[in-house]
Amino acid sequence: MQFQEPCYPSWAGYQTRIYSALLPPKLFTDSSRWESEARACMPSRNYNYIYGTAGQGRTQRANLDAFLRYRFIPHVLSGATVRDLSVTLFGKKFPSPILVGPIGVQSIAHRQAEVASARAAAKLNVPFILSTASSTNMETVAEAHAAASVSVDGTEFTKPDRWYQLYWPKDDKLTVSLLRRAEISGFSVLVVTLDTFSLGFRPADLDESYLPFIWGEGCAIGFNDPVFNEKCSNKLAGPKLSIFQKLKLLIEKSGGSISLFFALLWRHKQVFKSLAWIAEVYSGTHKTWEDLKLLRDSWNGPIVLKGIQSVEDAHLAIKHGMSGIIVSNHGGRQTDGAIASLDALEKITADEEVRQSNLTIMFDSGIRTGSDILKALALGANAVLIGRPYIYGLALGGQEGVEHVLKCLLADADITMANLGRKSIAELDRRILDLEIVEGS
Ligand SMILES: Cc1cc2nc3c(=O)[nH]c(=O)nc-3n(C[C@H](O)[C@H](O)[C@H](O)COP(=O)(O)O)c2cc1C
Repeated sequence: MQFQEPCYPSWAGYQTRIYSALLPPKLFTDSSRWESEARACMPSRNYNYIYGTAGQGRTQRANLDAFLRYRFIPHVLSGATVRDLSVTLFGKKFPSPILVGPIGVQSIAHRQAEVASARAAAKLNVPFILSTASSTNMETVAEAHAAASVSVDGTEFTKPDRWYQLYWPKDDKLTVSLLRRAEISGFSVLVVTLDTFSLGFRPADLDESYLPFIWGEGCAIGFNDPVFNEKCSNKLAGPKLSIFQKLKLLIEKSGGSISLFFALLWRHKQVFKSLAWIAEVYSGTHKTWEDLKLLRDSWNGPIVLKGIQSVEDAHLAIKHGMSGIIVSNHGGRQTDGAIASLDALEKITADEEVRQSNLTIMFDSGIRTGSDILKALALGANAVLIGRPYIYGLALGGQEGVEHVLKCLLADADITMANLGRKSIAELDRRILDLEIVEGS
């Protein structure tokens, strides 16, 4: 049997390489296996934090089920031997339509955390979005990303791009400080997450009383911020407690466990600093549309709002001069009972005012396969963010694991395009979807 690799970048070539190795790959190629394997390889509370959802997981299930309601209508004899999966976002051309989504606290999946996933993204020239809740300092990730080797060549493509995702602090000075650092570190697009001012009610974490941030995990960007550190040292931030109040709090927190009491006592400085950081970025203080002015005044590049789920909010994003939106419900981690993100996408992209605008529309929440990527693009997304699957890859194999997941998703998407008879992303539209399929089919 002879395998032929079509012209580069051929994402389908990953399938060819796996078959021609004549040995099973180190990691599975089925995304549901990534989840189960990752579960087996990490402490249960870490896995629960990643897999977990708000409430009873209804929105998370709706996210996944929504993809089943759309089915493709393949076309034949269209000569789709070579496919072009490239997209252009904010004037830059990328070889594929995916982004590595912002996911915090990656140290609970792998010790190399964001450095590993940033390198993997750079290698495949997939834009990398760094979370404010990163376990690794922003400047370290930027350095690793900039120095990573790139395996996708092609002069038409931009250099690997990194974007910064903001959890919007209460304090404006701190916000400006984070944006300044991101700009200096070469992050080109600002993604502002708007659905997490109040952390969702997440039983899997609550039942273990586990929030990684309390232990300083996912606080690296804050702990290295000069404005935040000054606030802490001036005791302007965080709980203002006397030594007795602190001891009382530690006794309460340790719930009668002597070992936990001493663990808390040992790390109490960090715990109180963590609480101060939590009070800034998951403050329960919800901003308004008018507050976007601060971000517009403090950021030179495109601004993208993440967490948009309604046509009305898409209109407001346009009105407030935003460059893009990410239709996302945070993977069902915030509002249980909310509509599936794919259904929100369908409504937003069908709207006439949105269609007439220059708004760049990206999508996440529920992408698990190559065909999921194509369905979201056919419904009008310009690109999609990969979430949990790459974190499972990270847990299983560090940078190599993330690369494997991204390559599998892209090979699957490329091959599915071929079998649908489509040669470029521009040829994906609602006509390749059977929109008549109804619930329960
Ligand atoms: C463990 C975990 C941490 C996350 N952290 C962040 C974050 O720091 N910032 C953010 O905007 N979204 C965060 N998200 C949401 C993702 O960016 C994305 O919206 C979500 O994972 C998409 O759902 P899916 O993974 O089911 O596809 C997180 C998601 C998970 C699973």
